[in-house]
Amino acid sequence: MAKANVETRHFEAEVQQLLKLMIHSLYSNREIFLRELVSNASDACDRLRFAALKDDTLLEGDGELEIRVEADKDAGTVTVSDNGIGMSRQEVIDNLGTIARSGTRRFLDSLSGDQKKDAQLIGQFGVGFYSSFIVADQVSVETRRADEKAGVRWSSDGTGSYTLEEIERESRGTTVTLQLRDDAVEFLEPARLRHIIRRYSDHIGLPILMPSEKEGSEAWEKVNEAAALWTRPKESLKDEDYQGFYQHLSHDPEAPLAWTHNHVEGRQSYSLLLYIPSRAPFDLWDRERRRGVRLYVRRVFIMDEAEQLMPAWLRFVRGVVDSDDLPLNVSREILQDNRLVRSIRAGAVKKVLGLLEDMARNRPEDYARFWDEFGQVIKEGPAEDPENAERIAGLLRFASTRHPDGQTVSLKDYVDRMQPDQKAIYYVTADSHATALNSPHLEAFRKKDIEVLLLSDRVDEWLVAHLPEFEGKTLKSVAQGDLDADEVDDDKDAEQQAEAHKDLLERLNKALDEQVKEVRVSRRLVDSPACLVAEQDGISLNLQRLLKEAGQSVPELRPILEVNPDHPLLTRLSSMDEGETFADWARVLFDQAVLAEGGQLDDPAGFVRRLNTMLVREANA
Ligand SMILES: Nc1ncnc2c1ncn2[C@@H]1O[C@H](COP(=O)(O)OP(=O)(O)OP(=O)(O)O)[C@@H](O)[C@H]1O
Repeated sequence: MAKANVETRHFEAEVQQLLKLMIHSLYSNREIFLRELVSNASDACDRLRFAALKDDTLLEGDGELEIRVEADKDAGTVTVSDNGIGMSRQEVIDNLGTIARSGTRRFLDSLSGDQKKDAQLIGQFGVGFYSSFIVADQVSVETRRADEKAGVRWSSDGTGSYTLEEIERESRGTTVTLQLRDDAVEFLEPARLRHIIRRYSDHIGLPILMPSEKEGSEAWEKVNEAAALWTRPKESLKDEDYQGFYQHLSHDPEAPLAWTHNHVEGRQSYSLLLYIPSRAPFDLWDRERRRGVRLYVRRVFIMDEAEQLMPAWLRFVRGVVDSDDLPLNVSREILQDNRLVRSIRAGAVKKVLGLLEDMARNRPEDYARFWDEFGQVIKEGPAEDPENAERIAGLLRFASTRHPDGQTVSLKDYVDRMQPDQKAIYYVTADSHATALNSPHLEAFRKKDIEVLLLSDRVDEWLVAHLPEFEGKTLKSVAQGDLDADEVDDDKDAEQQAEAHKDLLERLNKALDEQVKEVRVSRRLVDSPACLVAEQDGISLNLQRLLKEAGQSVPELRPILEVNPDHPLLTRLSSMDEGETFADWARVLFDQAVLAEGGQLDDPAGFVRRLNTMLVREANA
């Protein structure tokens, strides 16, 4: 090769940062470099196999995809090669000179600057190709893309720049050669390499070959199991196998919380291996982001992020679906509306439901962790998946007046604790936990020792709108419509009170005509002077606020103001003549009720002015 061909380029700044960090941090877990290289080789083979479905000339007559690992003691090198898709010159520049991969970016973002801690982090993340420099002081990559003639050699000592040159390369695919550092010669031992491959890469579905150990033999031997992990019988797999595969799949540094592995036979056959991660991704809220599940057809990788295989309310589930029945040339468009896909998805959802139910029953601590991470997404379920609403409802957890700290109460717990004559499951919605917990609407319920669920997640309004009942018990807001006999303060007879305070109510109705639909005597209040109530069939005040915030137009629904005539403020009001002072007090009463709901005042300055006038008058009295 003419040296004139050699081009020197600089790494992106972050790559330099990363490389420096890796080279200077020694740590116990550096053997992961091999896992990373084998994982890349396996991905490259998967991609070739997929591309060859459309154009089998890409295989160039060599369809036996495999990975070879070899140590050369004399040269001090370890080589990992594959006959996968390979890389073009531009791809080499893009992939091996920048930080393309989101996992590595996240890793960099999480660096603390403390070398010891950061070194541990690298071990957990595994930072892909660049981890070669943990054990090597010179790395070369020779590669030829399956549909190109010329090959490329990339070469670097990991200190800021790399060189590129065109090469002739007969075989398609990629060869990575590591010139080991003096302190990493242990990786020249074939036994050590075999051990690492079995430990981290046994689940890879391709053969990983190493030169035979037999004296004088030229043959290559398969080192790993080489059957895609999900195709293997459950009995033959250990937790470590599942965890290793999860890492390969997700690059999540944490072990998964749970998994379910099934081979389904019947009208159609497929395998499922689905994982619940331990931690929510940062973009969990994005309903479009379903990176979840990989689709294979008869062991051939078809696509990542097959969003049709999981509903949005399970978008955090990761894993593999391998169908025996879908066509190999299946596209995203076909997946959109395919009977087989619908039935696989239904089956997958049932398996995940079963997994979560089992975790809730038998591993309550893990379930609590799961709920903290993913509960809000599960709450989208009943609306989205009416067919499974009852089972999803069983998985829900809420805070309640009895257990206000954290979301731990299931609907089943609630129902089991209901008062003998209690008919409904009561809840209050608010935009914060404190607002819910201190809502005046709870007063009568507290007095009668009726538990109320405290709902303050944004999704809760959406949830209760689609969950009318659980085990035959209606879910009912404490802040909407009239209350039933079992819910009210028995000491109060509303009709009698309404009659007794007719005059006051009339005057309040007149004073607050613009603000409220009606002023009436409350049976909910014990200590507070007033509260707002929405109509039974209308939308709740909290939801009205949420919709407004989201920029949606909401019909102007005026609330009902309920007052507690026994409260001293009301007593005082009833003895007051109509006039400016009465109007101010009435308005303050209303504004307070809005505030207690967590609402926004239309005219906050007016509220302050009126309140101050009242206070000054009191002070001077
Ligand atoms: N053996 C290979 N054959 C073909 N392309 C490769 C090979 N090794 C690496 N690459 C390319 O280089 C890119 C960067 O590799 P790196 O290991 O740094 O991250 P990654 O494998 O992309 O991470 P992830 O596994 O999260 O996708 C890969 O995405 C791939 O496009």
